[in-house]
This record gives sequence, structure tokens and C-alpha cells, in this order.
Amino acid sequence: MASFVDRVVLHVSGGAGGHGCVSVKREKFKPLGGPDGGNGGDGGDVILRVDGQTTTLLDYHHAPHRHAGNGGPGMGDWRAGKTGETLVLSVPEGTVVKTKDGKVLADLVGMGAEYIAAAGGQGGLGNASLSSQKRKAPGFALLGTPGDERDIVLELKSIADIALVGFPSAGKSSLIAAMSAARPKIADYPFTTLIPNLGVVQAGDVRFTVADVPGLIEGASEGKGLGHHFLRHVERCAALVHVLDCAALETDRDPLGDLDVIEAELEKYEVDMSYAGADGDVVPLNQRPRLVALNKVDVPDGRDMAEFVRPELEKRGYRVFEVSAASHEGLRELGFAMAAIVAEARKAVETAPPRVAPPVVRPRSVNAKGGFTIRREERNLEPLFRVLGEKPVRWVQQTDFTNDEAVGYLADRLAKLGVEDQLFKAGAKPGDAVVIGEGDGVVFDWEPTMIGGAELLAASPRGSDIRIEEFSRPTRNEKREDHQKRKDARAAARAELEAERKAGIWTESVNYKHSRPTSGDDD
Ligand SMILES: Nc1nc2c(ncn2[C@@H]2O[C@H](COP(=O)(O)OP(=O)(O)OP(=O)(O)O)[C@@H](O)[C@H]2O)c(=O)[nH]1
Ligand SMILES: [Mg+2]
Repeated sequence: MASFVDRVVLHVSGGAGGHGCVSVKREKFKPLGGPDGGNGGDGGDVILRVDGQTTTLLDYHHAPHRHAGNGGPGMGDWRAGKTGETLVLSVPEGTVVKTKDGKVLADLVGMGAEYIAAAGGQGGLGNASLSSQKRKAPGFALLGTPGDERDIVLELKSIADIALVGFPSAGKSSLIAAMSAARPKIADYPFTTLIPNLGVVQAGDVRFTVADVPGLIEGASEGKGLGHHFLRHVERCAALVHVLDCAALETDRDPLGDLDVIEAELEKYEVDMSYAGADGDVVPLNQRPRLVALNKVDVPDGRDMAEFVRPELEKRGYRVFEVSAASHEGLRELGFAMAAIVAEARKAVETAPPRVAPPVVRPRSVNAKGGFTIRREERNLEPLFRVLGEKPVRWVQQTDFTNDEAVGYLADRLAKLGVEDQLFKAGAKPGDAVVIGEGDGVVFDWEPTMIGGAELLAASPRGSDIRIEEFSRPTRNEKREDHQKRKDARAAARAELEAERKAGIWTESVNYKHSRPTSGDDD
């Protein structure tokens, strides 16, 4: 049986929201019928969902980049863009979703359990939705925001119901081969198995999976040998079977000693408690149901050894099976005992509701009470103020910076949220750099709306927002000054000309034509 992929890094991105539309209704005899630009559609989510048909993460190993559908753009005549298609990724039961640095995001247990791996972006509002009493015909629309983009790790602890544990060469792989159709590699040198093999066993009407965990040795729980890496596959197994070698050649080994070593390792192995539900239902490995299989009883010495240790094992409370992977002796009984435990465990799972980790906490910690925070930084010895918060960042994403009206709308929103006030309080001065969001973001030269800006904002109708004008248009005083300067320059030029004419440099007609380049501006 092919080895199974049990850990994969998946790059998921939600669909982008569609842009809102700017459009004006046009009808016969009614050329300006008001804004009718529709909203952009939301982007689709990427959802992980447990389904019974999927047993491995192999698909994601082959194609680790997954993207949900983008939302469609809004259109004229109030038509909304289509919603982006949700992308459902099927994952096996027991898939654990983690961040790259190991934080558990979700533990998908139960058929149909879901987790939103990447949310789609928001569709932008069209100009119809943006119109209001004050802003009757917005000449802008909001852009759709990009979907979440994340790298997540999917881990499949084990899809085996039962794990076979034991020393190297105890015969675990041989037992799987004998009890199922699996054909693992079997050899008489230790650590033959490098990746757990899975076999499907049918006992009566119960079908279950068995994994052979590569040989455990003393110190496995601390990372010795290969066992440590694989003990985590055992974490989800309903039960364990100790496979004890009754015909081991090493004289310093015996089944009871082997069992003690393995038990000690199981006890030391800390099951990842982050997988526990609210009721803390992760059972330590050494408290799970365990059976003992005394293997290799086909060998005469093995039979003697098995009979010798059986009473002691039973005294310790184990159900003991004398088996031989070679002659298949005792395998039927062992199989039925396993099946009974599996059936019991399944009944418990079925009655339990689907369980997923608590909803993901997105990094919203930067959002103070007001929905944003301001951080003072320094860049090239100049102060820089960083505005952090989900809303401001989204608003910037929604802004078409080529459209002055849209920029003004952004300024309105930021001011309303109190960003301007807080910038003042943080010590920002006009002209300081302000960045919204992490990274390079969008950098503004801060042009505060002045003292009392709030009133100005409220009073000025959109479309004649003085703050935008300030960016592009000089003030009246500046204009006057400018005008005066030009007037003076012209006067000087005329005086010079006059002097030159008197000196006889130009003929009358020519100098007139060429000496009034700015006269058109004169008023
Ligand atoms: N006589 C006899 N030999 C067996 C029996 N089961 C396994 N063996 C032999 O023991 C050796 C090791 O068997 P494996 O099944 O590879 O052992 P393992 O426990 O999977 O070993 P690792 O993968 O190294 O942990 C092989 O040479 C097998 O043929 C048995 O019931 N009787
Ligand atoms: Mg093996």
C-alpha cells in the first residue's frame, strides 16, 4: 500500500470582491436620471469540509495552491456583480489545520465539519448605493477588496483505528500483511518500516484500519530512533496493540521487558492537548485500550516464551493473544477483539456532535476600542504615523486613488472614525507621513482638515470638498499673489521692451507680435 501524505502546506486565497460600478441612468428626455451603478459581488470563500470519501491529503500535495472565485463587477442599471464561487476542499476526518508556526486553527472531527480557510473579499459599493441626500450623484464607486491569502498546514494525525506498536522486527508489518490486503515491506533487519503502513481489516461486519508504527525503542518519546516522529500517528487511534516478539534473538530482551519499555515511552509521550475539546477529551496514550499480541508462536521457542509470560500479562490486566504472522494462528481472534474496540469507539464518536476549534481569531488585536490604533515610527529620521485597524485598511483597499471624489470619501470615513483627532493627539504635524496598514501601504502627506475641520466636513457637500481642492487648487490668496507676480513681470517686460524699442533694436511690427506671450492671460 502506498504511503500516505500526512502533512501538507496549502496556499489558499479567497476570491477578490468585484468593483462597484459608476454609472448614470440615461433615458430619452431624461439625460441624467441619477446614479445606477450596481455593487460588485463578494469573493468566494475557501472552505475545508470533512467528507467520508476523502482519506488522504494527497490531492493537496500535488496542487497546493487553491483559489476561490472572484466576485463580478457591478454594472449599470443597478445590476450587481455575481458572487464569487465558494471553493470547498474535501479533507479527511481528523484533519488538523495549523498555522505555519504550529498554532492549531481547527480540528476537523465529524462528517461535514467545516472551516473557512480563507474568506473572500468584499464587493465594492456602486455609486447608486453610495448616493445619499448630501451626495446625490457620486462620481465614484468603491473597489472590491482582495480575499484573505494564507498559508495553512494540514496535518492528518492518522486515519488508523488501531496502531500496532512494538520493538523493531517484532512483526508489526508482517501482522498487517497477514490481516489485510496491505503489502508492506517486511525484513529481518530493524527499522524496515520508515513510514507507517495502513491496512484495512474486515472482521465480521466491522471494517477498520490498522497502522504499523515504525519500531519504537527506549527513548522514542524523546526522539530516539524513528518512533518519536511516528508516535503522533498514534494520537488518534482508538486502541493500541502491543506486538511482542517471543522469538527475539537478543538474549537481553524478553516480551515483558519490551512491554515495559514501550509503555514507558507511551506514558512519556505528551499527546498534543491543543486537540482536546472543551471537555478535554484527549486520552493519554497509556490510558487507551490496549491488547497484547505475542507474536512468532510458530517458532517452538516462541511458543514456550508466550506460554511463560501470558499469566504475568493477564495479571497486569491485558487481554493476550498468541499469534503468528507466519502461520496466521490466532489472527482471527485478534481481529475480532480489535473490531469490538473499534465498534465501541465509533459509537461514542457518532453520538458526539461535530467538533471544530473555536472560531479563528483573526489578528484584530491591533484594533483598540475605536477600531484602530496609531503607532509612531521613524523613517529616514522623519516621523511616520501608522494607522492600524481592520476598517481603515479595508477602506484604503476600497479606494480608487485616481478619483478625487473617492479619496475625499475615504477622508470622510477616516475623519468620522476619529483618525484625524488621534493623529493630532499622537503629535502628528501637517506634512508628516501617514501610512495606513502594515508594510509600505499607502503613504499620505498628512493634510489635516484644520481646526474645526469636523464642521467643515459636515457642511461641505461632496463634490466640492475643500480638502480635495486643497491638494490640487491654490487658495484665493495664493491666486491673488500669483496674479500680482505675473502682472509685475509683464510690467517689467513691457518697460524693458519700451527701452529696447527706444534703443532701436526692434522694428515696430515685429517686436509687438513677439513681446506679448502672456497677454492672453491678462484680465
Ligand atoms: N517466524 C516468524 N517470523 C516472523 C513473524 N512475524 C514476523 N516475522 C519476521 O520478523 C522479521 C521482522 O518482521 P517485520 O514485520 O518487518 O517487523 P516490524 O515490527 O515491522 O519491524 P520494523 O518495521 O523494523 O519496526 C521478518 O523477517 C519477518 O519475516 C512470525 O509470526 N513468525
Ligand atoms: Mg515494519
